[in-house]
Amino acid sequence: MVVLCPSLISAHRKPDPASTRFLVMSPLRSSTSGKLRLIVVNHGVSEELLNDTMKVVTEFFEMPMEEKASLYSQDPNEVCKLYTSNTNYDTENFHFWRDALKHPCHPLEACIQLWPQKMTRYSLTLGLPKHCDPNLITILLQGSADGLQVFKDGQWLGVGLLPNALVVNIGHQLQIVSNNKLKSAEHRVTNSKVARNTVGLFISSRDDCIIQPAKSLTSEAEPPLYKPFRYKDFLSYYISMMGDTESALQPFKLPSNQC
Ligand SMILES: O=C(O)CCC(=O)C(=O)O
Ligand SMILES: [Fe+2]
Repeated sequence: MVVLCPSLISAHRKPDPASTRFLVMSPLRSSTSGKLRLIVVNHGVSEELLNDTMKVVTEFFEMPMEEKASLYSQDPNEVCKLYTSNTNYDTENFHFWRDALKHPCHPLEACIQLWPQKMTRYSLTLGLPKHCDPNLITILLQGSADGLQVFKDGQWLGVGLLPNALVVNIGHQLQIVSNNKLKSAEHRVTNSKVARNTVGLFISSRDDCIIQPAKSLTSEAEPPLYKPFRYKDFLSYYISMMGDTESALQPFKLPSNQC
């Protein structure tokens, strides 16, 4: 267990020793590979807000199919959409048992206009193949059904459910910016017998941002391992690679990093 400096997680609040935040890291941390999966408890987000968030999401997926149909799209460029399986439905070899609602959050005033307004009833999620997230950091609020697993030391480990905890995933973008000091976490969701809901906050740069290893993290001894590239170019390639973690990064690596 590692204490997370309050100023890192909540820059706008005064540090309060009584509410020191903890990152529960073991047993999901590998000191050799640099891969981390963080589970944040005592994060300062109220239990009421977490419960309300999960309730709204559950209500959305419980709506009748006809109500949700207007939001359905498999267009990779659609920003606010309901989709099934992965983002490559037409070309993927297998379909996964999963419905996903994706919507942007920033800037809030503009994005909120795109969000679905109507909530009532209908079910299911489940089943996501192994992948790393392409973005910077993903914060997951898991519902009451287990299933999320992380690949560590050659085996899949269940992340488990901790009440009111948030799971924090490192994505490819952070691996690149940290020049491989942090590694994106390979994860998947196994099938389960019950409907399963997760709320994911995918934090990433804007599409037109140039992504490259941070200058402060490179030196002559530790040269950059990735070329500078536009995030949207990486994202299109990532989508076309259908979750193949290593291949997705390959064209963006510099020659010294080809292994
Ligand atoms: O359902 C989950 O817990 C994880 C979802 C996930 O990994 C993703 O959407 O990228
Ligand atoms: Fe993911």
